[in-house]
Amino acid sequence: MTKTKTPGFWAVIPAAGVGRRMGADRPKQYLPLAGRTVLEHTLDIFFRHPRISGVVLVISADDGWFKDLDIKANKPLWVVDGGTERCHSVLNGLGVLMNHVDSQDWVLVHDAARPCLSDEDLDHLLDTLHNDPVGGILATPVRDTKKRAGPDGRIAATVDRGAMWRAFTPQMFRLGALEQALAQALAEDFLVTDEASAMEHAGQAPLLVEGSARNIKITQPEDLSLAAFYLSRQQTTGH
Ligand SMILES: Nc1ccn([C@@H]2O[C@H](COP(=O)(O)OP(=O)(O)OP(=O)(O)O)[C@@H](O)[C@H]2O)c(=O)n1
Ligand SMILES: C[C@](O)(CO)[C@H](O)COP(=O)(O)O
Repeated sequence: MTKTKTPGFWAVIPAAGVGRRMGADRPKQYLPLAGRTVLEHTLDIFFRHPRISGVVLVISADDGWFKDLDIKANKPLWVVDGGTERCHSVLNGLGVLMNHVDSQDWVLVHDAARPCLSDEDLDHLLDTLHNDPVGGILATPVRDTKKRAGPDGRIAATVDRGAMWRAFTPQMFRLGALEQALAQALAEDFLVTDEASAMEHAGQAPLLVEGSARNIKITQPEDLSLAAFYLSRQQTTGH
């Protein structure tokens, strides 16, 4: 009886952004956070997790910061050039994986700017999706009432929040299916802001996997102190 290969789980970390909204003296993934840089915290999540087979890091072609990091990769690490938008960077990362691993393996795309992802949420995502026919994303239900703004800056409408969720990362799909869906979306100039949008565009319905709201994306200066709090809490309580 032929032994079926257990699919691997590979991380793609888009880290080629400039951090315009942060307005710092360097790209936000290289800002100091809890004794390291944002990117080092994020990479460590996947380096230390035993179920992650390897990592593809996507950095800007003119990145001058990565070489100075203290990176100890204990599993395969590929470093590739990013692109104009996040979706282009992700596709570049998927392209490298397609040359090295089985297209039926799982890929987890996770923003470098999300260093507070917990091991508990990562395990929950892997456990929930490893046999799923489509894949899915970490997300959390919207808690606040949502308002649509009019051109005058006034409330144009209140949006029903009943079924609204906030998409996080990792976003986890079969490598071949995601690469094909993302390439097709970009070929149609459909510049998606997350991987699930490309899968939806291809007619799939990814699963929403509830995760902790601590999985913030560091975007503006105020996010750094919140991230530092979450990371310090994780070190003392383990979650
Ligand atoms: N061309 C790009 C743009 C973004 N990213 C990455 O995608 C993640 C989420 O993007 P975002 O938070 O928008 O980061 P930036 O694009 O750097 O932020 P800004 O929009 O404020 O410039 C980040 O880890 C960022 O480094 C990327 O790899 N390639
Ligand atoms: C992928 C993402 O983090 C899910 O919420 C988000 O879409 C990234 O958007 P950004 O504008 O590239 O930060």
